[in-house]
Amino acid sequence: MNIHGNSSDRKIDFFPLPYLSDSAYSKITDFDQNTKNYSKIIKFHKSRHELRSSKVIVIGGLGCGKSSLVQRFVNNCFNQDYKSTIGVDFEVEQFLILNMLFNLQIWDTAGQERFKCIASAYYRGAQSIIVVFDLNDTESLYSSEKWLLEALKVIEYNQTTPFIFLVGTKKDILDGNMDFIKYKVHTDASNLAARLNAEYWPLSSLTGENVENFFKRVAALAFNQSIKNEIITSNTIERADQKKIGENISLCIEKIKNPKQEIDVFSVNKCC
Ligand SMILES: Nc1nc2c(ncn2[C@@H]2O[C@H](COP(=O)(O)OP(=O)(O)OP(=O)(O)O)[C@@H](O)[C@H]2O)c(=O)[nH]1
Repeated sequence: MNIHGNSSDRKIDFFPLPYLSDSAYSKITDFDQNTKNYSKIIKFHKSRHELRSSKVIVIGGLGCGKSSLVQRFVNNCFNQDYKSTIGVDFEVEQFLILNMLFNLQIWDTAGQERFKCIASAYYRGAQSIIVVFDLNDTESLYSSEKWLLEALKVIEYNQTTPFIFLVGTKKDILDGNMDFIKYKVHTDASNLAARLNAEYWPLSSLTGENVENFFKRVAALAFNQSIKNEIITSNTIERADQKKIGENISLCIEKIKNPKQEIDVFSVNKCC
């Protein structure tokens, strides 16, 4: 397994903004205050070395540009030749977010029907879903909904629902069209994104337009949510521990109150 990314290139100190301000998560434009506080405290804590990671799946129809998108981001390259993905490909990209290392596991799945079964086995546990379509192929936009619904059926998520991104590729080709065509495509896509509760991103893997910003936003949203979950879990454990200590103390007090029980100082200290 290769871990890509020079964490200084992938350093995120400020929250990357959405492409459109009316998208599903457009309200999230900064890290939670708790996340910021946590990142400051964690510097002095042993858990700063913990490897935090998040799973992202990239789904969508045949040849719509999934692998090209991942390769542009991970290796900063673009291949004009089409080589269909067989099953799934897997990449790990490392970020430094608020001075904490954070890995994005990117699962690039096959668009071919015959591999659907294999690919969907890897959907489980994804925190983010990237649904890819070709901006120049209306059919691929409308099949995005089907891809998403199938993935949501398979994913088993525990604490929070996954972040969903509707990504239109090959923007370089669309940009060569008349304005009214571009307007229609972007309007249709952003309407569908709104209906699917997704964030819309048009981009080009050929030119690289919007690719870096898009993945940084995916990483920042996943990181923010992961830290929020971590805080909730650690608070729950702490409360449970405090409850246990509290129960022991009241047990001791009960024993002391009960004159029939002989309790020496040592046993009181031990159970408390
Ligand atoms: N002009 C242009 N071509 C692109 C872009 N993205 C992908 N392509 C081309 O589209 C074709 C298919 O791209 P892939 O990335 O292999 O598509 P895919 O979705 O991974 O395909 P499957 O694995 O078969 O599902 C290739 O020939 C790419 O070079 C883009 O942004 N602009």
